Amino acid sequence: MIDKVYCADVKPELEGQRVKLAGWVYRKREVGKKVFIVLRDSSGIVQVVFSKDLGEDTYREAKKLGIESSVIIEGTVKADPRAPTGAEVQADKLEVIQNVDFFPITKDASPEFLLDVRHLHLRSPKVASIMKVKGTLMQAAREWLIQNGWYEVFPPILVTGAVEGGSTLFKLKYFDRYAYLSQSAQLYLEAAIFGLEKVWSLTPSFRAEKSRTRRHLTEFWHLELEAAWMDLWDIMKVEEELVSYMVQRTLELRKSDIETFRKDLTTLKNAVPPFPRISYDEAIDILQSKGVQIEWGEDMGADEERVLTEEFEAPFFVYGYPKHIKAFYMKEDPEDPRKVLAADMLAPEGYGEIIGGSQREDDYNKLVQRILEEGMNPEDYQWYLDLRKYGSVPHSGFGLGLERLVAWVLKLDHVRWATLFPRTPSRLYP
Ligand SMILES: NC(=O)C[C@H]([NH3+])C(=O)NS(=O)(=O)OC[C@H]1O[C@@H](n2cnc3c(N)ncnc32)[C@H](O)[C@@H]1O
Ligand SMILES: [Mg+2]
Repeated sequence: MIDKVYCADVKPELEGQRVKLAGWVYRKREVGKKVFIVLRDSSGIVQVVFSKDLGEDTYREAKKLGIESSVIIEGTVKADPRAPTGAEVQADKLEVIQNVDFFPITKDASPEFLLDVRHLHLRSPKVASIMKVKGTLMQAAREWLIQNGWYEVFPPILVTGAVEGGSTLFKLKYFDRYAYLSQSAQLYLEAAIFGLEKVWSLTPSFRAEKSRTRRHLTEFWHLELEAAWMDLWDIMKVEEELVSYMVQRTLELRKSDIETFRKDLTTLKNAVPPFPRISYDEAIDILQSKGVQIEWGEDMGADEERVLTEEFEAPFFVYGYPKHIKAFYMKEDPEDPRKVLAADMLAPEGYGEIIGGSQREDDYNKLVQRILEEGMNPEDYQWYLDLRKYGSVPHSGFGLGLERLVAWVLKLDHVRWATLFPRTPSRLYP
């Protein structure tokens, strides 16, 4: 590994010190007998100046550099308030690893083109910031989960049944039969709680969703928790504590990256327990009072949720959905058989659902009945039904879409920007 310093470490207080940098040419301009390079590495940028009087050959080499050329540079730090970061490096040594004559990404590149060359776009400082924030959100999640006694488990991705409806399954050949790509690890986490009680997993989940919205991917990263002995209200408290910790910790560690995308941090700072809670009934009343055409019993889509989020300045819960619009595994509300003990967490500012969760049906016969009601075959879920035969317990869980959380935290206009290589109905390459 090259013994180098990072661009972000070149600060005015290093004035006069000799440094070695390795990175890529991010910007370049020539002024008089000087070449100004903005060098980029994983930490950020720094200005590097090549002047004739510090070496004719080096100056001539620098003049030939193209955008995204990979270089190793040595020179002396000089504090300069005119430099983008308040200091620059006056270079006297340049090793060109690979000169780039033409880099295909230009300032006016369209979103679709940037996705076509996603493998090259990943290197941009803004995309790097998104990935750092995403990684820090998960670092925070892990911190909280470990501190609070949750066990990480590693569920299968090749499965034999639907969790969230058969219409969004990806089917694939599996030797002499068929398998599906997992829509959610939930059912396997439910099996794990009988030994570990509180479990979590981060897995890719797959949905053959044809809906081309700004919040749907066909492959997304899914943070899921499942806990024995917890009811819906317990798991909602877990959700708000976890999300609050993730957001506040990421604000603490990645504030400058977040501020690259949003100046107003109010809603993020508001993400502290208790999050507001409204019932589905109240949500319908609010939407109808705002002129939205929606009747009790109908599902809320992205548009309805967007309107609903206008009422809040923090993430909030909607609980108590009608049974017929929710999944087979959700426990019927003992106080109202039309409803299930389910709650979604919605992010403000129009982002809507980031978490889907519920208390699970823990009665064997009722679960069989729900499976039949949904037109599914109980034989396909025999192993899952066994969990209700051998020491069944009340239990609850939820799934958080990581890209959706990132999209809200950074106010992205589409979840596709929150993942390394987005997968949508029309995009499978690169
Ligand atoms: N363990 C559980 O209880 C999870 C449960 N089986 C489940 O999958 N619920 S969910 O379908 O609402 O999906 C959970 C979250 O997963 C995200 N999600 C769900 N579908 C998508 C798509 N297509 N793209 C991106 N993100 C998605 C979104 O934030 C949802 O709130
Ligand atoms: Mg959902």
